[in-house]
Amino acid sequence: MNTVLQAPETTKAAPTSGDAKIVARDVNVFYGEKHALKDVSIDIPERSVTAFIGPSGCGKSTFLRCLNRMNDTISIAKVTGKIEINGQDIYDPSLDVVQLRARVGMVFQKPNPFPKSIYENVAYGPRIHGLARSKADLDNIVEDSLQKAGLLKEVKDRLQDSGTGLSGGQQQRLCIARAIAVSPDIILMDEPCSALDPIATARIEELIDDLRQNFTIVIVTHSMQQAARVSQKTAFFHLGVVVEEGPTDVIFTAPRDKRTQDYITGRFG
Ligand SMILES: Nc1ncnc2c1ncn2[C@@H]1O[C@H](COP(=O)(O)OP(=O)(O)OP(=O)(O)O)[C@@H](O)[C@H]1O
Repeated sequence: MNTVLQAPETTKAAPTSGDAKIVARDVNVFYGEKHALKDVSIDIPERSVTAFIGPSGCGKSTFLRCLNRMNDTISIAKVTGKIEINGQDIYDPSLDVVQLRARVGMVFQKPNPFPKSIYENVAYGPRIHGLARSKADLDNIVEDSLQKAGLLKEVKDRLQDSGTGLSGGQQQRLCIARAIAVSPDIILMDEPCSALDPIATARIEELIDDLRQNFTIVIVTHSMQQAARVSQKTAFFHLGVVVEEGPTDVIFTAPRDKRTQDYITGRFG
């Protein structure tokens, strides 16, 4: 083993960071007896794309789900440590989880539009959160969200058609529009392109690059090329720890840890 390249077990982030939107400290997740995440500490910068990479089962999705408390829905999951968004502890018992999930939207691996019209898919969230004062207001939110998700041109003449009738890539952009419609600060994306062809993937990647002007984006991806193309910061997970994190160009060109080096050069994973 090359000891020169061997870094400590976890690379700790500094205690606070000025431009961090999300600050996580010593986050541990247990699924029953299984210790899936170990002392994860990371700062996630605002209005930028952060990518989580690493081999299958290393805890990327588990950590992503900590950021909007989706692990609360898994009865055997226990989360410890601290996660702050805009300086607010999101595990504070008084926090409204429904509001949190509106502020921290999520896009999943497989596009999952509701079996309703394109319009209703986007209008649903703003309606239940009381974000529109009138039908015209709601129409504007729907149109604006579809525009930001790069889908408006393709669907503006068929807003009443079913969302499930769109192509896979269009469905994923519809899911992004649905997330945007409730005005989140943060969008979490769990392998958003894994079910898409290369052309649809390229469109989503362009969209992610546009969206970072207005949103903080965290993306889990199996594709190192995708992480390199879309993100400004990358964290490499391995066996439940964050081995290394930093600017994406540094992680891909000059990783400090041998495990990161081995992973990005395709020696494992
Ligand atoms: N609901 C669950 N119940 C029990 N164990 C789980 C659950 N979800 C994840 N795990 C376990 O936690 C560990 C981390 O899983 P996680 O899905 O976070 O990894 P990942 O890095 O996102 O993997 P992949 O890249 O394959 O999606 C794995 O060992 C997994 O089996």
